[in-house]
Amino acid sequence: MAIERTFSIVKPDAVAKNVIGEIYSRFERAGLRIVAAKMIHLSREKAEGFYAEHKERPFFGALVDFMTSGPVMVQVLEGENAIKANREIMGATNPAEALRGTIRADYAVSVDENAAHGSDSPESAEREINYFFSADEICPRTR
Ligand SMILES: Nc1ncnc2c1ncn2[C@@H]1O[C@H](COP(=O)(O)OP(=O)(O)OP(=O)(O)O)[C@@H](O)[C@H]1O
Repeated sequence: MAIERTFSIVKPDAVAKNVIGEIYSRFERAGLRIVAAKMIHLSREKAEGFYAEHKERPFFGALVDFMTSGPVMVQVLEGENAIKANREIMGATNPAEALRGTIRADYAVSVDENAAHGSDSPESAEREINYFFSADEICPRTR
């Protein structure tokens, strides 16, 4: 498997809990490198664009309220099978179903405040990375 990149968000609930470092350590322990990162406070427009695929879902308004409720960390993770590896360490969308030891099991409280986001396919990873980062903000490959 070639080295791959994925996009990740530490959501406002996890930033408020002061566990950015804990979550970054989990990425690193799983063999993922943080090759770009920044803290931002999403505007409604930016959050709505990011979750455009969920526009018609009943929880869309609440999701945008939550994602704009405080700062988030956005990052690009690089490693072997990075998309799947990151989804595994995040755990299921609903923390009640997330395996023990995953980020969502340990730090999230509910499906709407679920601590982290990770791209679910190479196509979403590319779209999401480009939605938040310009090429010159991402470290060139080091390996
Ligand atoms: N039933 C729901 N009620 C409230 N919020 C939901 C619900 N389903 C999903 N969400 C919110 O919308 C986000 C995107 O949903 P999606 O189905 O894409 O899950 P995901 O891919 O696991 O999560 P993410 O895209 O954040 O990584 C979820 O992370 C969650 O915050």
